Amino acid sequence: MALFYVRRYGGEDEQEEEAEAEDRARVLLERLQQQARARQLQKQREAQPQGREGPGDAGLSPGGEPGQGKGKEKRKRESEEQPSAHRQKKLKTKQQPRSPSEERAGTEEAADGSSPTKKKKANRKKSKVQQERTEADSEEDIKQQENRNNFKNRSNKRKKADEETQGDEKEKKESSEKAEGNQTTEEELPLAASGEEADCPPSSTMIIGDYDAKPVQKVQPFLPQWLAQPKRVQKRIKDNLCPISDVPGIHPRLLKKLQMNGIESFFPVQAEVIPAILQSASNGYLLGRGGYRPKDICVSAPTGSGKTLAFVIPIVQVLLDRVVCHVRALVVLPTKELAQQVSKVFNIYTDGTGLKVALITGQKSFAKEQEVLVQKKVTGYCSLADIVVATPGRLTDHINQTPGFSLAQLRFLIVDEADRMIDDMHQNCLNQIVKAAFQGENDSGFMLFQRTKPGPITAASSCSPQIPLQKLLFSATLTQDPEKLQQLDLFQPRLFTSVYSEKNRDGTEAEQDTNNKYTLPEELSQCYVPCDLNSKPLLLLYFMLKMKFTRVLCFTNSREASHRLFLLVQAFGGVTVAEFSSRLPPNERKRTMKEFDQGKIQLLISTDATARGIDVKGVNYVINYDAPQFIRTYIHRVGRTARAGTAGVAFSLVLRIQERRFLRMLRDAGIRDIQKHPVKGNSLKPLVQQYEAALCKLEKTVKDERAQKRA
Ligand SMILES: Nc1ncnc2c1ncn2[C@@H]1O[C@H](COP(=O)(O)OP(=O)(O)OP(=O)(O)O)[C@@H](O)[C@H]1O
Repeated sequence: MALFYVRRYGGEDEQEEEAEAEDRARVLLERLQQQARARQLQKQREAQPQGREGPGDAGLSPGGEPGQGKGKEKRKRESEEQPSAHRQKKLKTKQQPRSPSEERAGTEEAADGSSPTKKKKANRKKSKVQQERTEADSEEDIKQQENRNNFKNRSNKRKKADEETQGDEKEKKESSEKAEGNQTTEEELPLAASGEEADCPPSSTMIIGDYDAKPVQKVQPFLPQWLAQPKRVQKRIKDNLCPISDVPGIHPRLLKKLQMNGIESFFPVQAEVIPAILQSASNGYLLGRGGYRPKDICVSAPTGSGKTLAFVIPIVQVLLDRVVCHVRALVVLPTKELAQQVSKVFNIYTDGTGLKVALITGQKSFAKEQEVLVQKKVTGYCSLADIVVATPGRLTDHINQTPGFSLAQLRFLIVDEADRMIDDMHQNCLNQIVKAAFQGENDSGFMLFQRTKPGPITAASSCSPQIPLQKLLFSATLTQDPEKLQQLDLFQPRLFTSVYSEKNRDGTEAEQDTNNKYTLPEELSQCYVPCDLNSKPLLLLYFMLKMKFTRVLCFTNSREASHRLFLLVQAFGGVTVAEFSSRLPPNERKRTMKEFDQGKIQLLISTDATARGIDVKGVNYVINYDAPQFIRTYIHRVGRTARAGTAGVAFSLVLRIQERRFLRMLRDAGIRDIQKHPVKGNSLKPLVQQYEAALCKLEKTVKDERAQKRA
C-alpha cells in the first residue's frame, strides 16, 4: 500500500512534495536529537563506577554498545527507540527510489524549461539532497537500531543472569544455557526482539510443556491392606517342615491317618493355613468365632507345596462332628482330572468317619451323579454327600436340574486354582453357587438355621443363628488384582502367600515385594534352549535318547501339535511315548495318566490339560516343547516337576525370535534364575537320518488318519 501511495503521488503535486520534504526534515531532526541524547547517556554511563556491571558484559557485540543501563533508563531509552524505529520504517518505505518514468519526466521538465520556477528547482534540489542524506541516515539508523536491539537482547540475558545469581547454582546454569540457546535466534531477528522484554518470562517461572528430563515417579497400584500385608509363608519346604504333632488342634484321628499315609511333618503352607481354618470354625461349623462370620482365606503358594492337604485336613476335621448329612463343603476345580485327584485325597481322610464325598465331573451319567447326591424319602429329599468335589459346568447343571440338591447348608466353598476360576468362563458358575447357597427355603424342607445374605452386623441379624459361608481360595498364581478378587465378594479376607526372595550380591536373600511376582519351587532348576523350528523335534529326541531323560512331561500349545509330535516320536522309535489331550476319550486319558504315574511311559506329550494341579510323583523333567505364551502357564507347567520338596528340571525350547519376549516375561514375574543351555548342531547330526525316515512315516500316518476320518 505504501509503495502504491508513493508511486501515485510522488513528484506530481508540488504542494505535497513540499509537505513531504518538511516531513522528512522533521524526522531527520528528531533522529539527530535522539542520537545526541544517546551519546549523552553513553557518556553518563561511562562516568558511572564499573562495579554495577554484570558478568555477561564480555558477551557484548564488537559494536561496543553500552551495556548496563539501569532498568529505568533502559526502559526510557526503549520507549524512545520504539516509535523512532516505527517512523524510520515508514520513512524507508516512502523513500523508495522513484520509477524511471517519473525520473525521466522530471528531467524532461527541466530540459525544456517550460514551467518550474527557480524556487521550485532549488526546493527540489534541496529535497533531493535531503532525501539522499535521509536515505544514508536511515541506513545507518537501521544499523544502529539493529545494534540497539542486539544490545537489548543481551541486556535481557544479563538481567536474567543477575536474577539467577540470587537463585541456586543449578538453576543459574540451566537458565543461562537457555539464554544462550536463544541468543542466536534473537540476534537473527533483531527487529522482532524489541518487544520481547515484556513477553519474556522471568527465569524462575516454570514453562509448562517444557521437556526438561525429570524423574517421573512410577504410579504404584493401591492395594487393600490384606493384599499389601499378607501372612508370609516360607517357600523352602525341606528347611521349614513342621512335625504334625506340633500343629495345635489337629484331631487325633486325623493325626493317625496322616501318619498312616506317611506324613510326619506339615509343609510350611499347611502349618500356617490348617490352624487358621480350624480357628475360624472353632465354634463348630454353624457359627463363626464369637458368633461372627469367619474371614475368607486366600492362599498363594508354589506348585507342589501341599495346598490340597491344607484345606482337606481342616474341612474333614470341622465336619467330623456333623449329625445330619448336608452338603457342607463344596470344592470347585477347573478340570475333571483335578477334581478326581482332590476327591481321592478327601476319600483317604474321610475313610471310616461316616462323611461322604461325591465327585461331580460329568465322567458318569447325569442320573448316576444324581444318585450319589440326593435321595428321595417320604419326608422329602435328603443329601447323600457332605463334601462335593465338582467341575463348574456339571455342578451348575445339578444346581439347576437335580431336585433336592441344596447348597443352603454350605459352610465351605473351596475354589482351587482360583485364578483360573475367576476367569470369565467360570465366574458365572461361582455366582450361581453363591446364589444357591443363599436361596433359603427349598425342597429339602425344614431349615433349622437360616442364612441371610451377608451385610452389616446388626442386633437383629445376630439374634438368630447364622450358617456362615466361608470362601477358601487356593492357587500357585493367585491373582493379586483387587478388582478381580472383588468379584468374589470376599469377607474380610486373609492372604497367605509365599515369600518372594531375591539373592543379594553378598549371597544373602532379601524379601521382595510379592505384587505381580510368582514363586516357583525352591528345588526347581530352569533352563532354556535357543533353537529354530526345524531343530525342535531333534532336540526332544536328543534329550530322550542321547541325554537319557526319564519321566518326562512335554508340553505343546495345541492338541494337533501334541498329536503330531507323538506320532513322530513313535515313528522314530526307541522311546515309550504317549499323548494326553482333550482329543482322547476320558477313559483313555485316565489310563494314560495311570501308566505315566506308574512309570510305564517315559515321555508324555500333553497339552495344557495336565499343566495345572496334576500331581504325578517322580516327574523328573518338564519340557516346554512350545514356549508358553503366558507366565501363569509357564509357572503351572514347570510346577509338574520339583514337587513336595523333590528336585526337578524344566527345559524350554525357545525359538530365537521368541527369546527376548520369553525372558522378559519371566523377568517381569520376578524369575531370574533361568540358565541358557545351547545345544550344538553337531550333537543333533547323528539323529538326522533316522529323523527324516520318521518324517516320511509321519506323512503316511497323517494321510491314513485323514482318510479314516473321511470314511
Ligand atoms: N506334609 C506332607 N508331607 C509329605 N508329602 C506331602 C505333604 N503334603 C503334601 N504332600 C505331597 O506333595 C505333593 C504335592 O501336593 P499338592 O498336590 O497338594 O500340591 P499343590 O500345592 O496343590 O500343587 P499345585 O499348585 O501344583 O496344585 C503331593 O504328592 C502330596 O501328596
